[in-house]
Amino acid sequence: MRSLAVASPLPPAAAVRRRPRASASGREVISQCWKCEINQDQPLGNSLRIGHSQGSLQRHGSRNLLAAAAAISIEQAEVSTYLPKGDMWSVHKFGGTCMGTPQRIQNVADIVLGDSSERKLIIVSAMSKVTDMMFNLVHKAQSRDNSYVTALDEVFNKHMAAAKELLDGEDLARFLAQLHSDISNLRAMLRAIFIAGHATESFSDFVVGHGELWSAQMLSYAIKKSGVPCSWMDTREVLVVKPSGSNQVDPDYLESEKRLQKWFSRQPAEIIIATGFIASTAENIPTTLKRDGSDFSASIIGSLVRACQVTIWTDVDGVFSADPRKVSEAVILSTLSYQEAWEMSYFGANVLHPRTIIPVMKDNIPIVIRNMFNLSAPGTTICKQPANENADLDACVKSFATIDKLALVNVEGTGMAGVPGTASAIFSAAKDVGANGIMISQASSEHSVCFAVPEKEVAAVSTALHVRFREALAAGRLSKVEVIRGCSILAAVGLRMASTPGVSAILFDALAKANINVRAIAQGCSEYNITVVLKQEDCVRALRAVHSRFFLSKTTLAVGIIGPGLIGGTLLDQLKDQAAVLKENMNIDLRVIGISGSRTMHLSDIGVDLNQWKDLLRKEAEPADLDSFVRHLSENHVFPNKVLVDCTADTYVACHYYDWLKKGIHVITPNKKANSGPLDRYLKLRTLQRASYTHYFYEATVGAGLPIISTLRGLLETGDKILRIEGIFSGTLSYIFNNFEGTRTFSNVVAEAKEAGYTEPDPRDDLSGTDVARKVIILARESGLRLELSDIPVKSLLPEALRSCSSADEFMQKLPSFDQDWDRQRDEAEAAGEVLRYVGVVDVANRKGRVELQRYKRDHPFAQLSGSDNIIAFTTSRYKEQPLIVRGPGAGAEVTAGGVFCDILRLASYLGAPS
Ligand SMILES: NC(=O)c1ccc[n+]([C@@H]2O[C@H](COP(=O)([O-])OP(=O)(O)OC[C@H]3O[C@@H](n4cnc5c(N)ncnc54)[C@H](O)[C@@H]3O)[C@@H](O)[C@H]2O)c1
Ligand SMILES: N[C@@H](CCO)C(=O)O
Ligand code: NA
Repeated sequence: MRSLAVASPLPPAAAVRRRPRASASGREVISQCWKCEINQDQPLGNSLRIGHSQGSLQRHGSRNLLAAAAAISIEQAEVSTYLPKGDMWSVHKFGGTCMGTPQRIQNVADIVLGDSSERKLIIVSAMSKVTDMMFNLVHKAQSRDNSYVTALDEVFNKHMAAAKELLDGEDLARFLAQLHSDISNLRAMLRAIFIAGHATESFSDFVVGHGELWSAQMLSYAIKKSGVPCSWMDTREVLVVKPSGSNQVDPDYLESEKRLQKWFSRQPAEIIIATGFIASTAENIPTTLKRDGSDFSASIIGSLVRACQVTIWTDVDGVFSADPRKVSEAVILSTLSYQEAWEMSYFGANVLHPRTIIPVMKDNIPIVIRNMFNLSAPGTTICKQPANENADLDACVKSFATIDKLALVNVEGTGMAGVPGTASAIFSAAKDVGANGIMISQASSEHSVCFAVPEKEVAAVSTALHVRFREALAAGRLSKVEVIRGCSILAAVGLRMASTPGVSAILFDALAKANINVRAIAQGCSEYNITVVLKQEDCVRALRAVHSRFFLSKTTLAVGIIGPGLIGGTLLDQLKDQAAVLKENMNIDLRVIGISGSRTMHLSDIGVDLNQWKDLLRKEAEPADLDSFVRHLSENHVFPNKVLVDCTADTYVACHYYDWLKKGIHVITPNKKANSGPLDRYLKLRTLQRASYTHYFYEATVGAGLPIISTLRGLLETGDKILRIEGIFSGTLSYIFNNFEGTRTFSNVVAEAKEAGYTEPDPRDDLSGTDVARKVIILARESGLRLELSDIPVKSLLPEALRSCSSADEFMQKLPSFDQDWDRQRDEAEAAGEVLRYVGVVDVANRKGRVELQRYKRDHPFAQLSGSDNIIAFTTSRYKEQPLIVRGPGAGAEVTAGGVFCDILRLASYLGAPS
C-alpha cells in the first residue's frame, strides 16, 4: 500500500467552498437512486419508500422488471435548465484504488474541492475489490451456491464500515438506509438467480453496478460534509449505449446528451459525482461499459459536457516510456498525442483503454493521467499532437511496449503470388477459430504471409489452416503452414516517426548491436508504430537496448572478468574508481556481473559491489566453472550488451572466444594466446568478428596500453602499406636490459621486473622470447601475413639447463647461477660502445618475422629507452623516410589495465555511447 501522507499543492477544501444550491424542484435531492428516492423532507428508517418488494421482483419478467426499474427515476418533466457546456467543466475519474478506503475517499473529496473549475463532474469506480465481490455474488447464486448470502453480507459490512468512518449524522443514516435497501433488493435478485440457476447478462450487470452506486454516494456525502453542494448521478439514467460485438459497447451520444440535459435540468449542481462503468441500453436495461470500464465513462461524459480537461487519477505518476518493471531508466512522458496513447494502450502499456481516447479526441479535450498518491507529479497529458517540442531524431520514439506469449504463424508457398483471396482465406480461417491476429506481415513477393497470435490460440489456428489449405499443401501450391512459438512483440511508438528518415535504422541498429535476431517486422503506412517480433527470451534485453538508445539513458554493458590477477584486479579497481564518472559524463553504465578466478567465482545479477570484490570472491563465491560463468552472462536477460574480459594467460580460456562471440558476447583481452595460437583458429575468429556485430578487441596484447594495434589498424584501413614493423616489444626485457648496467646482477634485475608486474605470470615466457614472438605474430597477422608461431626464429635467453624447471619459482631460484654468462655478454657489448637490446621484427615486405638479441650503438633510439619502455617503429609507404614511432611503458599493471579499460569504452562507443 502506498502512503497517503502527501502534501497537496491544491488549495485546501475550505478555500473553494461554494454556495449551497437548491435543486430544480426546490428541495435538495440527496439521493437519486435506482428504485427509491430519498428526500430530505422524508422521514428516515422504516417508512422509506422502497420501489420493489422481494415478491414483486420475483413476479415480474426479468427484462421488463429491469427496464421498469431503470426508468423509474427518469421523470418526463420538461427540460427547464440548459446544460452548460465547455470550459467551465472539468471531469475527473477516480478508479477503485483511489476509492479503496474511507481515508482515500476523503482524499478524493479534497482533490475535487481543490479543483477551482466552475463545474466539476466526477466519475468514480467501485471501492477496490468490490466489483470482483459483486461478480462473485452472481457467480455463486447461479451455481446455486448458498454462500452468496454471506458474501452479500460481506459487501454490506464493507460499505457500512467505510461509511461509518467517513460520514456521520444524517448523511450516514441516509446512506445506510439506502445501502440497506439496496442490499435487500440484491438479496431478492440473487435469490431469483439462485432459483433460476442462471443470470442473464443484464441481471448480472444490474448486480455488479452497485459498487459504483455506493461509492458515488459516499463521495458525494463526503463532499457535502464540507458545505459544498453536490449531487450524485446514477449514470444509467444518462448514459445510453448499444452493444457492438465482443464485449464492447458503443455510446449513443445524441440520446445520452438529451438525457444528460434532462437530468441536469432537475439537478443543476456545480459538482456532480457520477457512477463509472454502468450505463443502460436505449430500452433502459442496465448494462455496463464492459471491458472499457470507468475511464471510458469519464471520456464519454467529458465529451458530452465538452469539458476543458478529463483527469484520470490513478496510482502511477503518469505514462512511462517503457514498462518500469523491465526498464529501470524508464521516464514519465509529459505529453503524448492521442494516437500515441492509443498505439501504446494496444500494446499492453497500462495507459488507458484505447477506446477511452476516442470520445475526447474528436473535441480535442486533453486527458491527464495523474497520481492521486503523489500530487506533486504533474502527470502525463494526452492531447492533440503538441507543438514541435523537440525536433531531435531520438525524440521521435515516444515509448516502447511489449507483448509476450505470442506465436508466429507462417504460411508459405509459391502458389500465393498473384492469387487474390489467399489472405482472406488465411484470416477467415483464423477468425473461425476466434483467433486475433496481433500483427501481420507479407513481403511484396507474396511468397509468405506471417502473423502473430496469442500462443494459446495458435494450435487451433494451425489446425484450421491445415484443413483450409489441405489441397493447396498437397498440390504443392503452398509449401508449409509453420508455427513458431515463444515469441514476443516489441513496438516503438511515436507520431513523429512519420516522415522522419532514420528512426527505424536506429532501432534496428540497437537490436543488432545487442545481437538480437528480428523474426518479423510490421510498420503500417501511418508510421506511428514499428513492430518487431523476436524470441520471448530476448524481449527484455531488446527493450532495454532500444530504450537506452532512444532515451539518452545509459549504454549499459554487463561485464564478466576472468582472471582477477594483477591486470584483472587492477582493471576492477579502475572500473570501481571511474564508474560514476562514466555514468555521469558519458552515459555509460558498466556493471561487472561476474568475476572468475581459477578457483572461485562470484556472480551477481545486477552488478558486483566493486568496493569489496576481493572479499566477495573469497567469502561469497562458488567453485569456478567457466561454462556456468559464461552461462550466467549469456542468460542474463536484463542487460542488452555483454562482454567477457579475459585477463588470464590461459590458452584454454582463449579457445572459447569463438563460441562466446557466436553467442553475441563481446570479447576483450590482453591475453595473447588466441591471436598467436594456431593460424586456422585465428582466421576463423577474425572472420566471425568481421561478419557479426559482436566485437573482439585486444589492444593490450601488444605494447600493453600503448596504441599499437589501433595505430596499425588506422594505417591499414586508410590504405597505407606496411613494409616493416620493428621494435622492442617486451616490457620485461626492455626493463632488464635498460637496468642491467653493471650495478646489479642479471638475475636481480629479472626479479625486479617480476616484482614490478612486467613479466608474464611465468617469466620464462619473457626470457624465452616466446612473449615477443607472440607479439610479432599478432602484428604480422594484423598486417595480413599468414604465419604460425613456429615460423618465427627466436633467440631464447633461457639457459638450456633451466628450460626443464618445473615451476617459475624454481626457475627464479636457479637463475643466479647464470649471472656470470650475462656479465660477459654485457661487458663485450660495452667495450664496443654498444648495448644489448632484445628486438622483434615483422618484415612484411618479405613475409617473415624474427626475434633476436641485438647490439645497438649508444646513440641508437633503441638504446635510449628507460624503465619498461616499448618502442615500435612502423615503416610504411607513407612513413618511409622516417618511421612512425610509438614509445612508452609497454608493461605494468596500471598501463595494461588502462589499455583493457580503453577497449571496454571503445566497445561502449561502438554500441552507441556518446563519443
Ligand atoms: N603484466 C603485464 O604487464 C601485461 C601486459 C600486457 C598483457 N598482459 C597479459 O595479461 C594477462 C594477465 O597477466 P597478469 O600479469 O595479470 O597475470 P596474473 O598471473 O597476475 O593473473 C592471471 C590470473 O588469471 C587467473 N587464471 C588463470 N587461469 C584461469 C582460468 N582458467 N580461469 C580463471 N582464472 C584464471 C590466475 O589465477 C590469475 O589470478 C596475461 O595474458 C598477460 O600476457 C600482461
Ligand atoms: N610480459 C609482457 C607484458 C606485456 O605484454 C612484457 O613484459 O612485455
Ligand atoms: Na597496445
